[in-house]
Amino acid sequence: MLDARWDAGLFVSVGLDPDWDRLPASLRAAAGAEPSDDAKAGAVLRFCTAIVDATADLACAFKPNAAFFERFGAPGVAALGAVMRHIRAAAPDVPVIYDAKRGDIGSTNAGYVEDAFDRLGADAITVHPYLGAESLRPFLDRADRGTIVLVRTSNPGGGEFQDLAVGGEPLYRAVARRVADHWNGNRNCAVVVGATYPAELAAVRAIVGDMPILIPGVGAQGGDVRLTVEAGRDARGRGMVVNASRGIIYAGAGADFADAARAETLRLTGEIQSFNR
Ligand SMILES: O=C(O)c1cc(=O)[nH]c(=O)n1[C@@H]1O[C@H](COP(=O)(O)O)[C@@H](O)[C@H]1O
Repeated sequence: MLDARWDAGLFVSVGLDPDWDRLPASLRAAAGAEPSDDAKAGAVLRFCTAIVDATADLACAFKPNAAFFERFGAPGVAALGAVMRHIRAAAPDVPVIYDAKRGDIGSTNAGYVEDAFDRLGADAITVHPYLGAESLRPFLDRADRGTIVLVRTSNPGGGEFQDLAVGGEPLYRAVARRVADHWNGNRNCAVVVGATYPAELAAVRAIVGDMPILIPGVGAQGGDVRLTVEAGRDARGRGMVVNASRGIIYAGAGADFADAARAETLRLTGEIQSFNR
């Protein structure tokens, strides 16, 4: 699925991180003066479906983040399922990355796999590498779905462990090497590197070859788009899934929020294309 998006020059992952406090006033008002979790989840669903409809032809991927739905309990989880089904119906060619950052012992991961791939129908999921490949088998063995491994995260404190020297190189590089050399037997792995660390992104690209890299951190976190593209593209100018969440979904605060999200997705896509020559 990603190859077709890259063929079309599309590199932007539209991050669905719907924060109740930042939803357009019109949607919040419709949920009532003291909205229940049910009403909030309903507004979040309307918000996300409008964003999906407005960006379906431009998105390289959609990336709903579990936290923004689970905070509303059962209604939020139901809204997440409805968002996933809506993406499938409205944008069947756009891969869905379920950003849940899972990772536990193997038997527990089997439950996460069932939830993410079979119940929610996600095409890929983000996972932690900390418990090792043996624990991640339930994900890695699903050759029909993607496993996206955190390698060098975008947050300011990400280096606390990820930069520690391990066998003569930083841990994040050792993780990237393990994923590329040992975990990718089914050719279904990708890695995450933050746009806020372009030098590390270049180092990871050199290790993983043409493996897809999910690159969050442009927009609200301040990652530089030119440096991201120069460091993140593969030898053929592909391989990048550049995520922006707040920068796209809150591009407009009014009733025209979906049009604003589309305009920002288009603008970011053009910016990436302009540096990818
Ligand atoms: O796995 C991720 O997607 C992720 C990894 C990382 O290192 N940094 C990071 O910001 N993310 C996610 O990417 C999104 C970034 O959102 P914005 O900063 O609003 O664009 C959030 O959903 C984060 O949870």
